[in-house]
Amino acid sequence: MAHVNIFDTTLRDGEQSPGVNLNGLEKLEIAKQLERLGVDIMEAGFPASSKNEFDSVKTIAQTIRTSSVTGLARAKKSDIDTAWEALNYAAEPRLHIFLATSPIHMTHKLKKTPEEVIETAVEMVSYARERFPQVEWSAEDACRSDLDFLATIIERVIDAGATVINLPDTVGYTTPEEYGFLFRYMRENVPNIDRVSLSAHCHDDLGMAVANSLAAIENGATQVEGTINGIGERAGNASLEEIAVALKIRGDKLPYTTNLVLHELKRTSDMVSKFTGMKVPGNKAVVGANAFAHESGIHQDGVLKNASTYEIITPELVGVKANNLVLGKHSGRHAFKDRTIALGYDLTEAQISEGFKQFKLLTDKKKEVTDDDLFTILVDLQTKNEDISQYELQAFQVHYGSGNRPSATVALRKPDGNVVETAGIGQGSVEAIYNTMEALISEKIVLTDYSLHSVGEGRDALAEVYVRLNVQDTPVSGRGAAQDVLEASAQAFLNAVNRVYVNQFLAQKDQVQL
Ligand SMILES: CC(=O)SCCNC(=O)CCNC(=O)[C@H](O)C(C)(C)COP(=O)(O)OP(=O)(O)OC[C@H]1O[C@@H](n2cnc3c(N)ncnc32)[C@H](O)[C@@H]1OP(=O)(O)O
Ligand SMILES: CC(C)C(=O)C(=O)O
Repeated sequence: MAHVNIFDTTLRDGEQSPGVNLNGLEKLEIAKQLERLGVDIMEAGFPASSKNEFDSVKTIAQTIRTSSVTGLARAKKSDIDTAWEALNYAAEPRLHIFLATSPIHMTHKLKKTPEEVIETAVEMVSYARERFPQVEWSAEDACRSDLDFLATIIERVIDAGATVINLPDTVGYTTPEEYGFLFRYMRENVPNIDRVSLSAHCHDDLGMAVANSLAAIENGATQVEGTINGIGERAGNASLEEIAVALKIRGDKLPYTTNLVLHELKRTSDMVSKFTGMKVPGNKAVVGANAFAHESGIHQDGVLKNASTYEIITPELVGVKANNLVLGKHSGRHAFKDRTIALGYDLTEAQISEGFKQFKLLTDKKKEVTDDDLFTILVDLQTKNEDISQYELQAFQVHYGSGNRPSATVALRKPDGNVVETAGIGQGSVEAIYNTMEALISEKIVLTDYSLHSVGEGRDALAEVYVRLNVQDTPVSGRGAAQDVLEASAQAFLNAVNRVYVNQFLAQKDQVQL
Protein backbone atom coordinates (compact mmCIF):
# COMPACT_ATOMS: atom_id res chain seq x y z
CA MET A 1 0.00 0.00 0.00
CA ALA A 2 1.28 3.50 -0.79
CA HIS A 3 1.71 5.98 2.06
CA VAL A 4 0.19 9.47 2.33
CA ASN A 5 1.65 12.14 4.63
CA ILE A 6 -0.86 14.13 6.65
CA PHE A 7 -0.23 17.89 6.76
CA ASP A 8 -2.44 19.56 9.33
CA THR A 9 -3.15 23.28 8.96
CA THR A 10 -5.75 23.71 11.73
CA LEU A 11 -3.51 26.26 13.46
CA ARG A 12 -2.96 28.30 10.29
CA ASP A 13 -5.68 27.96 7.65
CA GLY A 14 -8.11 26.67 10.32
CA GLU A 15 -7.52 29.75 12.43
CA GLN A 16 -8.34 31.89 9.38
CA SER A 17 -12.02 30.98 10.06
CA PRO A 18 -13.82 34.28 10.60
CA GLY A 19 -14.18 35.07 14.31
CA VAL A 20 -11.66 32.46 15.47
CA ASN A 21 -8.82 33.82 17.54
CA LEU A 22 -6.80 31.23 19.46
CA ASN A 23 -4.36 32.32 22.14
CA GLY A 24 -0.83 30.90 22.41
CA LEU A 25 -1.71 28.42 25.16
CA GLU A 26 -4.69 27.08 23.22
CA LYS A 27 -2.52 26.69 20.11
CA LEU A 28 0.12 24.83 22.09
CA GLU A 29 -2.47 22.42 23.52
CA ILE A 30 -3.87 21.77 20.05
CA ALA A 31 -0.33 21.23 18.72
CA LYS A 32 0.37 18.65 21.44
CA GLN A 33 -2.88 16.87 20.61
CA LEU A 34 -2.04 16.91 16.88
CA GLU A 35 1.27 15.27 17.75
CA ARG A 36 -0.62 12.55 19.70
CA LEU A 37 -2.87 12.16 16.68
CA GLY A 38 0.25 11.44 14.64
CA VAL A 39 0.15 14.17 11.99
CA ASP A 40 3.36 14.11 9.94
CA ILE A 41 3.51 17.88 9.53
CA MET A 42 1.70 20.63 11.39
CA GLU A 43 1.50 24.18 10.09
CA ALA A 44 1.77 26.15 13.33
CA GLY A 45 0.98 29.56 11.87
CA PHE A 46 2.21 32.46 9.77
CA PRO A 47 5.16 33.81 11.82
CA ALA A 48 5.51 37.16 10.01
CA SER A 49 1.87 38.08 10.50
CA SER A 50 2.17 39.31 14.13
CA LYS A 51 4.34 39.14 17.23
CA ASN A 52 1.81 36.88 19.01
CA GLU A 53 1.76 34.52 16.04
CA PHE A 54 5.57 34.49 15.91
CA ASP A 55 5.78 33.63 19.63
CA SER A 56 3.26 30.83 19.42
CA VAL A 57 4.92 29.26 16.32
CA LYS A 58 8.27 29.45 18.12
CA THR A 59 6.90 27.77 21.28
CA ILE A 60 5.31 25.02 19.21
CA ALA A 61 8.58 24.49 17.28
CA GLN A 62 10.44 24.23 20.60
CA THR A 63 7.93 21.77 22.08
CA ILE A 64 6.86 19.36 19.35
CA ARG A 65 9.32 16.56 18.67
CA THR A 66 7.72 13.83 16.60
CA SER A 67 5.79 15.85 14.00
CA SER A 68 7.53 18.21 11.63
CA VAL A 69 6.55 21.85 12.28
CA THR A 70 6.12 24.32 9.45
CA GLY A 71 5.04 27.94 9.03
CA LEU A 72 3.67 29.97 6.16
CA ALA A 73 5.55 32.79 4.39
CA ARG A 74 4.85 35.05 1.45
CA ALA A 75 7.47 35.14 -1.27
CA LYS A 76 9.33 37.84 0.62
CA LYS A 77 12.76 37.69 2.23
CA SER A 78 11.52 39.32 5.44
CA ASP A 79 8.73 36.70 5.84
CA ILE A 80 11.27 33.91 5.27
CA ASP A 81 13.76 35.35 7.76
CA THR A 82 11.07 35.75 10.41
CA ALA A 83 9.83 32.21 9.79
CA TRP A 84 13.37 30.87 10.21
CA GLU A 85 13.76 32.73 13.52
CA ALA A 86 10.61 31.02 14.82
CA LEU A 87 11.05 27.59 13.25
CA ASN A 88 14.76 26.81 13.51
CA TYR A 89 14.06 25.19 16.92
CA ALA A 90 11.88 22.50 15.35
CA ALA A 91 13.00 18.87 15.22
CA GLU A 92 12.54 19.06 11.46
CA PRO A 93 11.99 22.70 10.41
CA ARG A 94 10.10 23.33 7.20
CA LEU A 95 8.95 26.37 5.33
CA HIS A 96 5.79 26.77 3.33
CA ILE A 97 6.07 29.56 0.73
CA PHE A 98 3.15 30.49 -1.48
CA LEU A 99 2.75 32.66 -4.55
CA ALA A 100 -0.31 32.88 -6.76
CA THR A 101 -0.16 31.59 -10.34
CA SER A 102 -3.65 32.25 -11.73
CA PRO A 103 -4.18 35.16 -14.15
CA ILE A 104 -6.81 36.62 -11.78
CA HIS A 105 -4.44 36.68 -8.81
CA MET A 106 -1.32 37.70 -10.73
CA THR A 107 -3.06 40.60 -12.46
CA HIS A 108 -5.33 41.98 -9.78
CA LYS A 109 -3.68 41.04 -6.50
CA LEU A 110 0.05 40.70 -7.07
CA LYS A 111 0.13 43.12 -10.03
CA LYS A 112 2.97 41.08 -11.53
CA THR A 113 3.53 39.57 -14.98
CA PRO A 114 3.85 35.76 -15.23
CA GLU A 115 7.60 36.19 -15.84
CA GLU A 116 7.96 38.28 -12.67
CA VAL A 117 6.05 35.64 -10.72
CA ILE A 118 8.44 32.92 -11.93
CA GLU A 119 11.45 35.07 -11.09
CA THR A 120 10.17 35.84 -7.56
CA ALA A 121 9.22 32.23 -6.84
CA VAL A 122 12.61 30.92 -7.94
CA GLU A 123 14.54 33.55 -6.02
CA MET A 124 12.56 33.05 -2.81
CA VAL A 125 12.64 29.25 -2.89
CA SER A 126 16.39 29.23 -3.31
CA TYR A 127 16.73 31.88 -0.55
CA ALA A 128 14.61 29.69 1.75
CA ARG A 129 16.66 26.58 0.95
CA GLU A 130 19.78 28.34 2.25
CA ARG A 131 18.10 27.97 5.66
CA PHE A 132 15.42 25.28 5.66
CA PRO A 133 16.12 21.62 4.83
CA GLN A 134 12.55 21.25 3.57
CA VAL A 135 10.71 23.87 1.53
CA GLU A 136 7.17 23.46 0.28
CA TRP A 137 6.09 25.77 -2.51
CA SER A 138 2.39 26.39 -3.14
CA ALA A 139 0.99 27.67 -6.41
CA GLU A 140 -1.88 29.63 -4.87
CA ASP A 141 -5.09 29.33 -6.93
CA ALA A 142 -3.49 26.49 -8.93
CA CYS A 143 -6.88 25.27 -10.14
CA ARG A 144 -7.58 28.51 -12.03
CA SER A 145 -4.05 28.70 -13.46
CA ASP A 146 -2.92 28.02 -17.01
CA LEU A 147 -1.65 24.41 -17.11
CA ASP A 148 1.45 25.08 -19.19
CA PHE A 149 2.43 28.11 -17.13
CA LEU A 150 1.95 26.01 -13.98
CA ALA A 151 4.14 23.22 -15.38
CA THR A 152 6.88 25.74 -16.25
CA ILE A 153 6.95 27.46 -12.86
CA ILE A 154 6.88 24.13 -11.02
CA GLU A 155 9.88 22.89 -13.01
CA ARG A 156 11.77 26.08 -12.16
CA VAL A 157 11.02 26.05 -8.40
CA ILE A 158 12.03 22.38 -8.21
CA ASP A 159 15.35 23.32 -9.78
CA ALA A 160 15.59 26.11 -7.19
CA GLY A 161 15.35 23.53 -4.39
CA ALA A 162 11.65 23.05 -3.48
CA THR A 163 11.10 19.66 -1.86
CA VAL A 164 7.27 19.63 -1.89
CA ILE A 165 4.96 21.12 -4.51
CA ASN A 166 1.44 21.95 -3.38
CA LEU A 167 -1.41 22.52 -5.85
CA PRO A 168 -4.08 24.25 -3.77
CA ASP A 169 -7.68 24.63 -4.79
CA THR A 170 -7.62 27.96 -2.99
CA VAL A 171 -11.21 28.94 -3.76
CA GLY A 172 -12.84 25.49 -3.69
CA TYR A 173 -13.69 25.68 -7.39
CA THR A 174 -12.60 22.38 -8.83
CA THR A 175 -14.30 18.99 -9.24
CA PRO A 176 -12.72 15.62 -8.33
CA GLU A 177 -12.17 14.69 -11.96
CA GLU A 178 -10.48 18.01 -12.77
CA TYR A 179 -8.34 17.96 -9.65
CA GLY A 180 -7.17 14.40 -10.31
CA PHE A 181 -6.32 15.45 -13.87
CA LEU A 182 -4.24 18.40 -12.61
CA PHE A 183 -1.99 16.04 -10.62
CA ARG A 184 -1.70 13.60 -13.53
CA TYR A 185 -0.88 16.44 -15.91
CA MET A 186 1.95 17.76 -13.71
CA ARG A 187 3.37 14.27 -13.22
CA GLU A 188 3.39 13.77 -16.98
CA ASN A 189 4.56 17.23 -18.06
CA VAL A 190 7.07 18.45 -15.47
CA PRO A 191 10.36 16.71 -16.28
CA ASN A 192 11.87 16.90 -12.75
CA ILE A 193 8.62 16.13 -10.87
CA ASP A 194 10.02 12.89 -9.42
CA ARG A 195 12.37 14.92 -7.21
CA VAL A 196 9.48 16.24 -5.04
CA SER A 197 6.36 15.09 -3.27
CA LEU A 198 3.07 16.43 -4.52
CA SER A 199 0.57 17.85 -2.06
CA ALA A 200 -3.18 18.52 -2.21
CA HIS A 201 -4.85 21.40 -0.35
CA CYS A 202 -8.59 21.80 -0.88
CA HIS A 203 -11.28 24.24 0.21
CA ASP A 204 -14.92 23.36 0.61
CA ASP A 205 -16.77 26.20 -1.15
CA LEU A 206 -18.71 23.74 -3.30
CA GLY A 207 -18.66 20.95 -0.71
CA MET A 208 -16.10 18.86 -2.62
CA ALA A 209 -12.92 19.35 -0.57
CA VAL A 210 -12.68 15.78 0.72
CA ALA A 211 -13.65 14.21 -2.62
CA ASN A 212 -11.08 16.41 -4.37
CA SER A 213 -8.36 15.45 -1.87
CA LEU A 214 -9.05 11.75 -2.42
CA ALA A 215 -8.95 12.27 -6.20
CA ALA A 216 -5.53 13.92 -5.83
CA ILE A 217 -4.25 10.97 -3.80
CA GLU A 218 -5.47 8.56 -6.47
CA ASN A 219 -3.53 10.61 -9.02
CA GLY A 220 -0.16 10.84 -7.33
CA ALA A 221 -0.42 13.21 -4.34
CA THR A 222 1.67 11.78 -1.51
CA GLN A 223 0.73 14.51 0.95
CA VAL A 224 -2.70 15.83 1.82
CA GLU A 225 -3.47 19.05 3.69
CA GLY A 226 -6.51 19.83 5.76
CA THR A 227 -7.88 20.77 9.14
CA ILE A 228 -9.64 19.12 12.04
CA ASN A 229 -13.43 19.52 11.73
CA GLY A 230 -12.81 21.06 8.30
CA ILE A 231 -12.55 24.54 9.76
CA GLY A 232 -10.86 27.27 7.72
CA GLU A 233 -11.17 30.29 5.49
CA ARG A 234 -14.78 30.79 4.20
CA ALA A 235 -16.49 27.37 3.91
CA GLY A 236 -13.41 25.71 5.37
CA ASN A 237 -10.74 23.22 4.34
CA ALA A 238 -10.84 19.49 3.66
CA SER A 239 -11.62 17.70 6.89
CA LEU A 240 -8.66 15.52 7.86
CA GLU A 241 -10.73 13.13 9.96
CA GLU A 242 -12.97 12.43 6.97
CA ILE A 243 -10.03 11.82 4.63
CA ALA A 244 -8.24 9.53 7.12
CA VAL A 245 -11.33 7.47 7.90
CA ALA A 246 -12.30 7.22 4.22
CA LEU A 247 -8.83 5.79 3.47
CA LYS A 248 -9.22 3.31 6.33
CA ILE A 249 -12.78 2.18 5.64
CA ARG A 250 -12.45 2.13 1.85
CA GLY A 251 -8.99 0.56 1.72
CA ASP A 252 -10.39 -1.74 -1.00
CA LYS A 253 -10.74 1.23 -3.39
CA LEU A 254 -8.23 3.58 -1.78
CA PRO A 255 -5.18 1.47 -0.81
CA TYR A 256 -3.22 4.14 1.07
CA THR A 257 -1.90 4.23 4.63
CA THR A 258 -1.40 7.21 6.94
CA ASN A 259 0.37 7.58 10.31
CA LEU A 260 -2.75 8.90 12.04
CA VAL A 261 -3.78 7.31 15.34
CA LEU A 262 -7.45 7.20 14.46
CA HIS A 263 -8.76 6.73 18.00
CA GLU A 264 -7.39 10.21 18.85
CA LEU A 265 -9.70 11.82 16.26
CA LYS A 266 -12.73 12.45 18.48
CA ARG A 267 -10.68 14.00 21.26
CA THR A 268 -8.83 16.21 18.78
CA SER A 269 -12.11 17.29 17.23
CA ASP A 270 -13.59 18.11 20.67
CA MET A 271 -10.55 20.15 21.63
CA VAL A 272 -10.52 22.15 18.38
CA SER A 273 -14.25 22.76 18.68
CA LYS A 274 -14.00 24.01 22.25
CA PHE A 275 -11.03 26.30 21.71
CA THR A 276 -12.28 27.79 18.45
CA GLY A 277 -15.88 28.08 19.60
CA MET A 278 -16.93 26.39 16.35
CA LYS A 279 -19.46 23.76 17.34
CA VAL A 280 -19.39 20.55 15.33
CA PRO A 281 -22.79 19.97 13.66
CA GLY A 282 -24.53 16.81 14.90
CA ASN A 283 -24.61 15.31 11.41
CA LYS A 284 -20.92 15.96 10.69
CA ALA A 285 -19.26 12.81 9.30
CA VAL A 286 -16.95 10.87 11.65
CA VAL A 287 -17.05 13.20 14.67
CA GLY A 288 -20.62 14.62 14.82
CA ALA A 289 -22.74 13.70 17.84
CA ASN A 290 -25.11 11.75 15.57
CA ALA A 291 -22.43 9.97 13.54
CA PHE A 292 -23.00 6.79 15.57
CA ALA A 293 -26.57 7.36 16.70
CA HIS A 294 -29.55 5.45 15.30
CA GLU A 295 -33.00 6.96 15.56
CA SER A 296 -35.44 4.94 13.49
CA GLY A 297 -36.90 1.61 14.58
CA ILE A 298 -35.80 -0.39 11.56
CA HIS A 299 -32.22 0.85 11.92
CA GLN A 300 -32.19 0.19 15.68
CA ASP A 301 -33.52 -3.31 15.09
CA GLY A 302 -30.79 -3.94 12.50
CA VAL A 303 -28.01 -2.60 14.72
CA LEU A 304 -29.20 -4.69 17.67
CA LYS A 305 -29.06 -7.80 15.49
CA ASN A 306 -25.72 -6.86 13.94
CA ALA A 307 -24.12 -3.40 14.09
CA SER A 308 -22.68 -3.75 10.59
CA THR A 309 -26.20 -3.47 9.11
CA TYR A 310 -26.12 0.32 9.55
CA GLU A 311 -22.64 1.15 10.86
CA ILE A 312 -19.71 1.29 8.47
CA ILE A 313 -17.41 2.85 11.05
CA THR A 314 -17.13 1.49 14.58
CA PRO A 315 -17.26 4.24 17.21
CA GLU A 316 -14.10 2.82 18.86
CA LEU A 317 -12.12 3.38 15.65
CA VAL A 318 -12.29 7.15 16.08
CA GLY A 319 -12.22 7.21 19.88
CA VAL A 320 -15.92 7.35 20.68
CA LYS A 321 -16.38 4.86 23.48
CA ALA A 322 -18.98 3.83 25.99
CA ASN A 323 -18.36 5.81 29.12
CA ASN A 324 -17.27 3.66 32.03
CA LEU A 325 -15.89 6.37 34.27
CA VAL A 326 -17.47 6.65 37.66
CA LEU A 327 -15.97 9.67 39.33
CA GLY A 328 -18.21 11.26 41.90
CA LYS A 329 -18.65 12.81 45.30
CA HIS A 330 -16.56 10.19 47.04
CA SER A 331 -13.62 10.20 44.66
CA GLY A 332 -10.30 11.55 45.85
CA ARG A 333 -7.38 13.46 44.38
CA HIS A 334 -5.57 10.29 43.23
CA ALA A 335 -8.47 9.00 41.19
CA PHE A 336 -8.95 12.48 39.76
CA LYS A 337 -5.27 12.80 38.82
CA ASP A 338 -5.20 9.27 37.33
CA ARG A 339 -8.16 10.11 35.16
CA THR A 340 -6.60 13.35 33.89
CA ILE A 341 -3.51 11.37 32.84
CA ALA A 342 -5.66 8.74 31.14
CA LEU A 343 -7.39 11.55 29.27
CA GLY A 344 -4.00 12.69 27.97
CA TYR A 345 -3.42 15.73 30.20
CA ASP A 346 -0.06 16.65 31.64
CA LEU A 347 -1.02 19.04 34.42
CA THR A 348 1.14 20.83 36.95
CA GLU A 349 0.42 20.13 40.64
CA ALA A 350 -1.14 23.61 40.89
CA GLN A 351 -3.44 22.86 37.95
CA ILE A 352 -4.39 19.50 39.50
CA SER A 353 -5.27 21.24 42.77
CA GLU A 354 -7.39 23.85 40.98
CA GLY A 355 -9.02 21.19 38.78
CA PHE A 356 -9.73 18.99 41.78
CA LYS A 357 -11.37 21.93 43.55
CA GLN A 358 -13.66 22.55 40.57
CA PHE A 359 -14.35 18.82 40.27
CA LYS A 360 -15.41 18.63 43.94
CA LEU A 361 -17.68 21.66 43.53
CA LEU A 362 -19.30 19.91 40.61
CA THR A 363 -19.81 16.65 42.53
CA ASP A 364 -21.86 18.59 45.07
CA LYS A 365 -24.30 19.39 42.30
CA LYS A 366 -23.95 16.38 40.04
CA LYS A 367 -24.15 12.69 40.92
CA GLU A 368 -21.62 11.44 38.39
CA VAL A 369 -18.85 13.40 36.69
CA THR A 370 -18.22 12.11 33.19
CA ASP A 371 -15.18 12.31 30.90
CA ASP A 372 -16.96 15.07 29.00
CA ASP A 373 -17.43 17.10 32.19
CA LEU A 374 -13.76 16.63 33.09
CA PHE A 375 -12.66 17.56 29.60
CA THR A 376 -14.69 20.76 29.89
CA ILE A 377 -13.05 21.67 33.21
CA LEU A 378 -9.54 20.71 32.13
CA VAL A 379 -9.32 22.50 28.79
CA ASP A 380 -10.22 25.78 30.48
CA LEU A 381 -7.67 25.22 33.18
CA GLN A 382 -4.84 24.36 30.85
CA THR A 383 -5.24 27.34 28.60
CA LYS A 384 -5.86 30.13 31.07
CA ASN A 385 -3.13 32.73 30.75
CA GLU A 386 -2.20 32.99 34.44
CA ASP A 387 0.33 35.74 33.73
CA ILE A 388 -2.20 38.31 32.55
CA SER A 389 -5.02 39.32 34.86
CA GLN A 390 -8.30 39.45 33.01
CA TYR A 391 -11.98 40.17 33.59
CA GLU A 392 -13.46 37.76 36.14
CA LEU A 393 -17.05 37.17 37.11
CA GLN A 394 -17.35 37.76 40.86
CA ALA A 395 -21.11 37.41 41.31
CA PHE A 396 -24.39 37.93 39.52
CA GLN A 397 -28.08 37.83 40.28
CA VAL A 398 -31.02 37.81 37.92
CA HIS A 399 -34.62 38.75 38.63
CA TYR A 400 -37.08 37.23 36.25
CA GLY A 401 -40.83 36.97 36.44
CA SER A 402 -43.47 36.53 33.76
CA GLY A 403 -44.79 39.96 32.86
CA ASN A 404 -41.69 41.77 34.25
CA ARG A 405 -38.62 42.91 32.37
CA PRO A 406 -35.69 40.79 33.58
CA SER A 407 -32.98 42.65 35.45
CA ALA A 408 -29.46 41.60 36.37
CA THR A 409 -26.90 42.75 38.91
CA VAL A 410 -23.34 41.81 38.02
CA ALA A 411 -20.05 42.23 39.88
CA LEU A 412 -16.88 41.97 37.78
CA ARG A 413 -13.24 42.03 38.76
CA LYS A 414 -11.44 44.14 36.17
CA PRO A 415 -7.89 43.40 34.97
CA ASP A 416 -6.59 46.23 37.19
CA GLY A 417 -7.97 44.37 40.24
CA ASN A 418 -10.90 46.73 40.93
CA VAL A 419 -14.30 45.14 41.50
CA VAL A 420 -17.15 47.02 39.82
CA GLU A 421 -20.85 46.35 40.12
CA THR A 422 -23.97 47.61 38.43
CA ALA A 423 -27.46 46.58 37.40
CA GLY A 424 -29.21 46.57 34.04
CA ILE A 425 -32.24 45.24 32.20
CA GLY A 426 -32.92 43.31 29.00
CA GLN A 427 -35.69 41.60 27.03
CA GLY A 428 -34.56 38.27 28.51
CA SER A 429 -32.31 37.12 31.34
CA VAL A 430 -29.25 36.59 29.12
CA GLU A 431 -29.67 39.99 27.51
CA ALA A 432 -29.98 41.60 30.94
CA ILE A 433 -26.67 40.02 31.99
CA TYR A 434 -24.96 40.99 28.73
CA ASN A 435 -26.23 44.59 28.81
CA THR A 436 -25.00 44.91 32.37
CA MET A 437 -21.58 43.44 31.60
CA GLU A 438 -21.23 45.68 28.54
CA ALA A 439 -21.84 48.71 30.75
CA LEU A 440 -19.20 47.52 33.23
CA ILE A 441 -16.63 46.81 30.53
CA SER A 442 -17.33 50.17 28.82
CA GLU A 443 -16.79 48.87 25.29
CA LYS A 444 -19.17 48.60 22.36
CA ILE A 445 -20.04 44.88 22.30
CA VAL A 446 -22.48 43.36 19.80
CA LEU A 447 -23.70 39.78 20.17
CA THR A 448 -23.83 38.14 16.71
CA ASP A 449 -24.42 34.51 17.66
CA TYR A 450 -25.37 32.49 20.74
CA SER A 451 -25.82 28.77 21.17
CA LEU A 452 -26.42 26.60 24.17
CA HIS A 453 -26.10 22.85 24.56
CA SER A 454 -25.63 20.32 27.31
CA VAL A 455 -22.40 18.45 27.97
CA GLY A 456 -23.53 14.83 28.28
CA GLU A 457 -26.93 13.73 29.47
CA GLY A 458 -29.33 14.27 32.32
CA ARG A 459 -31.00 17.20 34.03
CA ASP A 460 -27.83 17.89 35.99
CA ALA A 461 -25.59 18.06 32.87
CA LEU A 462 -23.19 20.96 32.46
CA ALA A 463 -24.40 23.71 30.15
CA GLU A 464 -22.01 24.93 27.49
CA VAL A 465 -22.57 28.23 25.73
CA TYR A 466 -20.84 29.48 22.59
CA VAL A 467 -21.05 33.13 21.62
CA ARG A 468 -19.78 35.31 18.84
CA LEU A 469 -19.29 38.96 19.63
CA ASN A 470 -18.03 42.04 17.89
CA VAL A 471 -15.93 43.79 20.51
CA GLN A 472 -15.01 47.27 19.21
CA ASP A 473 -15.82 45.84 15.74
CA THR A 474 -13.39 42.90 16.19
CA PRO A 475 -15.21 39.57 15.66
CA VAL A 476 -14.35 37.05 18.35
CA SER A 477 -15.81 33.84 19.75
CA GLY A 478 -16.03 32.62 23.32
CA ARG A 479 -17.29 29.68 25.30
CA GLY A 480 -18.33 29.11 28.86
CA ALA A 481 -19.43 26.09 30.83
CA ALA A 482 -21.28 25.88 34.12
CA GLN A 483 -24.12 23.94 35.58
CA ASP A 484 -26.38 26.94 35.34
CA VAL A 485 -27.18 28.21 31.84
CA LEU A 486 -27.06 31.86 32.89
CA GLU A 487 -23.65 31.45 34.49
CA ALA A 488 -22.39 29.59 31.38
CA SER A 489 -23.74 32.49 29.28
CA ALA A 490 -21.92 35.06 31.40
CA GLN A 491 -18.67 33.08 31.26
CA ALA A 492 -18.86 32.72 27.46
CA PHE A 493 -19.29 36.49 27.10
CA LEU A 494 -16.29 37.18 29.35
CA ASN A 495 -14.20 34.51 27.61
CA ALA A 496 -14.66 36.33 24.29
CA VAL A 497 -13.99 39.75 25.83
CA ASN A 498 -10.83 38.39 27.50
CA ARG A 499 -9.49 37.11 24.17
CA VAL A 500 -9.64 40.62 22.75
CA TYR A 501 -8.26 42.09 25.96
CA VAL A 502 -5.28 39.66 26.11
CA ASN A 503 -4.42 40.32 22.45
CA GLN A 504 -4.53 44.09 22.99
CA PHE A 505 -2.46 43.74 26.16
CA LEU A 506 0.22 41.69 24.37
CA ALA A 507 0.26 44.06 21.38
CA GLN A 508 0.75 47.07 23.68
CA LYS A 509 3.54 45.24 25.56
CA ASP A 510 5.28 44.53 22.24
CA GLN A 511 5.02 48.21 21.24
CA VAL A 512 6.56 49.33 24.52
CA GLN A 513 9.40 46.82 24.02
CA LEU A 514 10.05 48.10 20.50
C1 LIG B 1 -4.55 31.45 0.53
C2 LIG B 1 -4.16 31.82 1.87
O1 LIG B 1 -4.74 31.35 2.80
S1 LIG B 1 -2.84 32.83 2.04
C3 LIG B 1 -2.67 33.17 3.74
C4 LIG B 1 -3.64 34.19 4.17
N1 LIG B 1 -3.46 34.48 5.57
C5 LIG B 1 -3.39 35.70 6.02
O2 LIG B 1 -3.42 36.68 5.28
C6 LIG B 1 -3.35 35.87 7.51
C7 LIG B 1 -2.20 36.72 7.98
N2 LIG B 1 -2.07 37.96 7.27
C8 LIG B 1 -1.70 39.14 7.86
O3 LIG B 1 -1.57 39.25 9.07
C9 LIG B 1 -1.42 40.30 6.95
O4 LIG B 1 -2.15 40.14 5.74
C10 LIG B 1 0.11 40.40 6.65
C11 LIG B 1 0.84 40.79 7.96
C12 LIG B 1 0.69 39.09 6.14
C13 LIG B 1 0.38 41.46 5.60
O5 LIG B 1 -0.24 42.65 6.01
P1 LIG B 1 -0.07 44.00 5.14
O6 LIG B 1 1.37 44.27 4.93
O7 LIG B 1 -0.87 45.02 5.84
O8 LIG B 1 -0.65 43.66 3.68
P2 LIG B 1 -2.13 43.25 3.25
O9 LIG B 1 -2.56 42.03 3.96
O10 LIG B 1 -3.06 44.41 3.31
O11 LIG B 1 -1.85 42.93 1.70
C14 LIG B 1 -1.11 41.82 1.33
C15 LIG B 1 0.13 42.21 0.54
O12 LIG B 1 0.91 41.01 0.34
C16 LIG B 1 1.02 40.77 -1.09
N3 LIG B 1 1.05 39.34 -1.27
C17 LIG B 1 0.02 38.48 -1.27
N4 LIG B 1 0.47 37.24 -1.43
C18 LIG B 1 1.80 37.32 -1.55
C19 LIG B 1 2.82 36.37 -1.73
N5 LIG B 1 2.51 35.08 -1.79
N6 LIG B 1 4.08 36.77 -1.82
C20 LIG B 1 4.40 38.09 -1.73
N7 LIG B 1 3.47 39.05 -1.54
C21 LIG B 1 2.19 38.66 -1.46
C22 LIG B 1 -0.19 41.45 -1.69
O13 LIG B 1 -0.04 41.66 -3.04
C23 LIG B 1 -0.21 42.73 -0.85
O14 LIG B 1 0.88 43.52 -1.29
P3 LIG B 1 0.78 45.12 -1.52
O15 LIG B 1 0.72 45.67 -0.13
O16 LIG B 1 2.06 45.46 -2.22
O17 LIG B 1 -0.44 45.37 -2.32
C1 LIG C 1 -1.26 29.11 1.30
C2 LIG C 1 -2.12 28.24 0.46
C3 LIG C 1 -1.66 26.82 0.44
C4 LIG C 1 -3.54 28.25 0.89
O1 LIG C 1 -3.86 28.27 2.04
C5 LIG C 1 -4.54 28.15 -0.17
O2 LIG C 1 -4.19 28.32 -1.34
O3 LIG C 1 -5.70 27.93 0.16
